[in-house]
Amino acid sequence: MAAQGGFPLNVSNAWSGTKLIINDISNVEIKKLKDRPKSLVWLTVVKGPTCYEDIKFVDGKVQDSFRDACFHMGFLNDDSEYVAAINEAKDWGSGHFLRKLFVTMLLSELQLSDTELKNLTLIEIENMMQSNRRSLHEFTCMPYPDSYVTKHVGNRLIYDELDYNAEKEQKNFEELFHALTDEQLAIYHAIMDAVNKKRGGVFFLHGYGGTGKTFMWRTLSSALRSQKKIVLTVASSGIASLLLPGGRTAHSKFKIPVPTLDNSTCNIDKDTDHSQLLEATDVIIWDEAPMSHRHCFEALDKTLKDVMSKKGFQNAIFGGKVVVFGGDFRQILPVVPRASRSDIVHASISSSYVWEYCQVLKLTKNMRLRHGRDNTSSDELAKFSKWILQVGDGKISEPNDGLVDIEIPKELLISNFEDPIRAIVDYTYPNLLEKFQDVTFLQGKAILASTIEVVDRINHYILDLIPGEEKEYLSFDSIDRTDTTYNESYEVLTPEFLSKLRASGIPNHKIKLKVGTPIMLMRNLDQVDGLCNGTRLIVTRLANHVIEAKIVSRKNIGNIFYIPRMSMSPSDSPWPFKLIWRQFPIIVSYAMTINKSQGQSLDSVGLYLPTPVFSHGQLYVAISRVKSKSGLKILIHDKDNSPCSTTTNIVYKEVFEALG
Ligand SMILES: Nc1ncnc2c1ncn2[C@@H]1O[C@H](COP(=O)(O)OP(=O)(O)OP(=O)(O)O)[C@@H](O)[C@H]1O
Repeated sequence: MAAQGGFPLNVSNAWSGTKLIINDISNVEIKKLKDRPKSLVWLTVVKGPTCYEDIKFVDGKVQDSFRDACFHMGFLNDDSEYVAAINEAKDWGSGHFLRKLFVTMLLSELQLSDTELKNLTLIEIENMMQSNRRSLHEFTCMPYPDSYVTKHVGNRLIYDELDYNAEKEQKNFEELFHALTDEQLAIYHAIMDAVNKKRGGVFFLHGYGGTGKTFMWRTLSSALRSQKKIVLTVASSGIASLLLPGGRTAHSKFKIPVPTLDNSTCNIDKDTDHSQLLEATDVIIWDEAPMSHRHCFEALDKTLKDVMSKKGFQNAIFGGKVVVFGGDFRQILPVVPRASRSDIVHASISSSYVWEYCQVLKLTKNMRLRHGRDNTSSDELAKFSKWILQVGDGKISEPNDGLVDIEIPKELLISNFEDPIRAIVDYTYPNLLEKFQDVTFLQGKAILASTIEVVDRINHYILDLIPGEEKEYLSFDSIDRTDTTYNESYEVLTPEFLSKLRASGIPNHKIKLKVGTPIMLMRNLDQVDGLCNGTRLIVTRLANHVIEAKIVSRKNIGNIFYIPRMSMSPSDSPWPFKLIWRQFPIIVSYAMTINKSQGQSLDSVGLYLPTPVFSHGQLYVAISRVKSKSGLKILIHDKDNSPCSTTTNIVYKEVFEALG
């Protein structure tokens, strides 16, 4: 606080998963304004080189500097918008990113000492961070609120996991339990027996999409939560975690380091809030496990053994906990850059030592088709679903060991076209020029392709086609040479060169957008609010330093969010130096790569394959995004744009051997 000389909060690396948008904040100061008795708290935020906010609260109202900041950042164009924004700012419930920075406690009527004020402010910041599993403890330069843990919430992480209404959970459980099929019931009992015996157990629940895995997770978690037991529900991807009750990504929940190596452990020290949570946990549910590298499961195993060693479980697999994995081995396996077939298979959970302890449970009945309200006849749906599974199992054009050409059913093909891109766009987005801003029209559609180059071509084509002012955002690039020795050749690393580099997992140097463009987030910004890697949104407004967009997938549909720029670098750099991008963490998603579509549920997919798939499970994932046959069309052509009816399918059958 200014009265005490101030305390700069250096939180420049605290981005991921926090409610405070603090990635680029180089300095946060909380000051008491001495001369104005009723104006107690200012939060001054300095963000990066190009934008800043100076947000002032006086008597609980946002004052003029906020107005100036809004204009400066391009949020607002005129005074009427300002008035509307102020009215909106009174609604603290929604997710305006500026509002999340308003660490104010409307203290105007309270008589507090500087120390009390400082402590209350710190508690407020800590609360925000804890709701996203972060803490001020992570920043050594930061003060910590006095008596925060004991006086306020105990171990917040444990508290949150027990903060379920047991009666409500019991009611949920009863409804779900009575609906279980025989197959599901047997699985439920197998897992609950292990929980009740308290001797641990590792399970793998294998089932293709629609067989009821999520239904099982819901039944198990409500059973356990109604008994006040702790169940941690995680998924390998952000988008899948949104379907789990209380779900998070495994990386954030278990603090798994990136990249995860052979000898990695979770970033959880003994006798911390996190380790106490793991100790108190009864069951861990981990969905989409085949997508994660085996090193992630091994890191969790080592950490749980360490945490549970004081109870004598240092040699028990996963420290003697009940762990239930789930997923489908037909889908895309862990992505290992520049890897061979054996590298990829070797990275899978089934190649890990933890697999030896896994009891495989199988769901085989498609519950989605039984319960679907689709108009397509059930016979046709069953036939379509069987074909998808045969592609996934590699049972078409056998023997299919690895790579094989398969014939696509005629009725799924688009074969009458002159310009293939135009044809796939016309099929997937019919009457686009009339409906290009219609959110319901856009939200369930996507064109899928195997490579980033093809995806970029389609996205540019559509952006050029639709009317409206286009805004171009360029990234700031820089090179981090701290880990490399100087080399003369680095002098050729000009900005022009850097801006042409492409890497998966980071956005393009140049992003072009129009209002109405569908985009996909590439980072987990706020899992509580449903802003995950994979969340789809539609651009509603383009300002100079921020993009306003509306969520259209999964959780919090319709909510508006502001997406800021952030610093990113590829976790596995293909170059001998580390590149850092400062760019919006998004990609345009009229078209997207098949890998990005994993976990998405879509109504209409145009699969465009001028270049075939190149890895296990990609064709299966692409054709299984839709729930009905009428939602899928495939366009394949050769180098001369002549239509083809065959394409490559890749299935590494050795991964299925683990299932017995
Ligand atoms: N026993 C059941 N009784 C009634 N409905 C069920 C049952 N099991 C599953 N369902 C319903 O079937 C549909 C598919 O189930 P669910 O989403 O759990 O499958 P999934 O295996 O998780 O699929 P995906 O991997 O595609 O997410 C859902 O609508 C679910 O509510």
